[in-house]
Amino acid sequence: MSRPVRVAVNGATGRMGRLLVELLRRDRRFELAAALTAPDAPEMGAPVAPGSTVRYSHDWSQAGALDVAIDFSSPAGLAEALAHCEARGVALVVGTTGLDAAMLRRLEAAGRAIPLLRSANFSLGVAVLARLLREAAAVLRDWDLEIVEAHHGRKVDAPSGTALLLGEAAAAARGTTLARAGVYAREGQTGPREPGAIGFAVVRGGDVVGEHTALLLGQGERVELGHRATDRSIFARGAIEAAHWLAGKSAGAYALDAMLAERIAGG
Ligand SMILES: NC(=O)C1=CN([C@@H]2O[C@H](COP(=O)(O)OP(=O)(O)OC[C@H]3O[C@@H](n4cnc5c(N)ncnc54)[C@H](OP(=O)(O)O)[C@@H]3O)[C@@H](O)[C@H]2O)C=CC1
Ligand SMILES: O=C(O)C1=N[C@H](C(=O)O)C[C@H](O)C1
Repeated sequence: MSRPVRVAVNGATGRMGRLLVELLRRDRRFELAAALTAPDAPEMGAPVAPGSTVRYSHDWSQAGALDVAIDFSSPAGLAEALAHCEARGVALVVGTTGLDAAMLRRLEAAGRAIPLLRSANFSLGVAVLARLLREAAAVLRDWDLEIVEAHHGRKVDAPSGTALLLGEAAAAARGTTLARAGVYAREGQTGPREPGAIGFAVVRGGDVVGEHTALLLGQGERVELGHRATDRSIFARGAIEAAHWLAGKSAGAYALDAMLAERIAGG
């Protein structure tokens, strides 16, 4: 695209949204066209930065012509972003997690009508971790697998989208699914561990940005594969690269891995 990519941020007053707005305003490849918030956001109507003509709004109809939208909001916020993008043929990058099966099906369908890229984690490190875990889970097929994640105390969904992404990757490598193998809670007289189970454990507190460890537990040995995010701008930068890559593509459900593979190949 020879002109700047016109982009909207949904969830613009949130932790991720604020970072995205700040980074996009400084990025000459983009023109920040709209900053969408929750309907009752106190910032409503205020400029996104002193002197900016872009104001926080909940009105998608005022967003103007867009090339791409980036959503880091809530499941309800995503539903609104998706409706707008489908109606106007706008590409959509989805970072929001905690999505139910119905929304995942909606996104799958939307990926046939608009360019859509969803990832529960836009960091390069987690993309590599998922690849390593796929290999380890397949080779160490009979070892017990547990995924432990930790996040700040304000996170509202659990397990994290990343933990589920890692679990799905490992399950697929073992020829199963999380629907069959996932164990999300243990309490009381649980009985022994189910062979083949993929267990999840969740820590919440403080200002933890995001930590994920996959434990492959064998007899007499173990493998630990982990990732620790210390700055959430890594997610924002990854989502911005994805938005730039996605804008102008034909309709389809794209994976972050495909973008990374293309970049590695020099595309
Ligand atoms: N894929 C990735 O790499 C990453 C994903 N995430 C995910 O992104 C999402 C946002 O995270 P984070 O920024 O930390 O959360 P925040 O709660 O800080 O931000 C979410 C923002 O969305 C707003 N919002 C809620 N409903 C709507 C709506 N209907 N329309 C527009 N905006 C709305 C919220 O407003 P209000 O507070 O008023 O409800 C809030 O300002 C989470 O699901 C998180 O798990 C986070 C980091 C990385
Ligand atoms: O809510 C967060 O903060 C994060 N959410 C994502 C998730 O659910 O995996 C990604 C990252 O870990 C931060």
